[in-house]
Amino acid sequence: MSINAQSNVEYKVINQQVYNIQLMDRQVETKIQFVSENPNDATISKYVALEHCFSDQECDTIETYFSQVKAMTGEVGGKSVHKATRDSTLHWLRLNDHPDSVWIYEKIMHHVAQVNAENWQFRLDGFESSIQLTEYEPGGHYTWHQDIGSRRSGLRKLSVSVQLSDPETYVGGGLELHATQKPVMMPRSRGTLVIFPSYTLHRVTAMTEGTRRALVTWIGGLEAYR
Ligand SMILES: O=C(O)CCC(=O)C(=O)O
Ligand SMILES: [Fe+2]
Repeated sequence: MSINAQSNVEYKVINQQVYNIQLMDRQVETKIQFVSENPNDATISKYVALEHCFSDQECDTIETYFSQVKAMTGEVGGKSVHKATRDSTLHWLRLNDHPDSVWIYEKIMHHVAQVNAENWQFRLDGFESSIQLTEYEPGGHYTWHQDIGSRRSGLRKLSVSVQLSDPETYVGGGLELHATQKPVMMPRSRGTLVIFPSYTLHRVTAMTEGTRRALVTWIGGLEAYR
């Protein structure tokens, strides 16, 4: 399946002027141009949440991997654990080790390709890493952050989170996105797939009771962000 979408958003240059600008060591000629408003702007979302995207049975199946895959304590920026920033346990669901999990990768890519084509038209090449299964216990959280960092995480363009736990079984542990003026809590219902650009500030609020399980992954591109 091709996941590259051709942008259907067209902007026009409506005002262009040439300026001479003096820099420290030289004079440069630069063009400053303004682009038109585009009616399609209204359709660009900050995030997309698809409730009931994964069925209860599919969530049950994904949850069985938590006991099959070795757990690590959540890392940040691929490095040492900083519990004040992130306190969760993670399991990398690698396709090589679990080829029967390919349907999860396919299902995620199917929805990401569709949602990307409808909203952002980012140039995507594939998964930036394996799927990550994350578990938060009381006290667990992940403070405000962006998913783009240096090295390979700089290739991330879209972040994906799937709510695996029944919302009745835990308290706290909400995924919040700060994409507009105010943080917005994502739907908590089991099987919800949330997709957002990886530059979006987000967090997981502190857990106070129970266990929250989520599936997290990133779709990226080999080229710069566009
Ligand atoms: O648990 C989640 O839903 C999101 C976790 C997260 O933000 C991350 O792993 O980068
Ligand atoms: Fe994140």
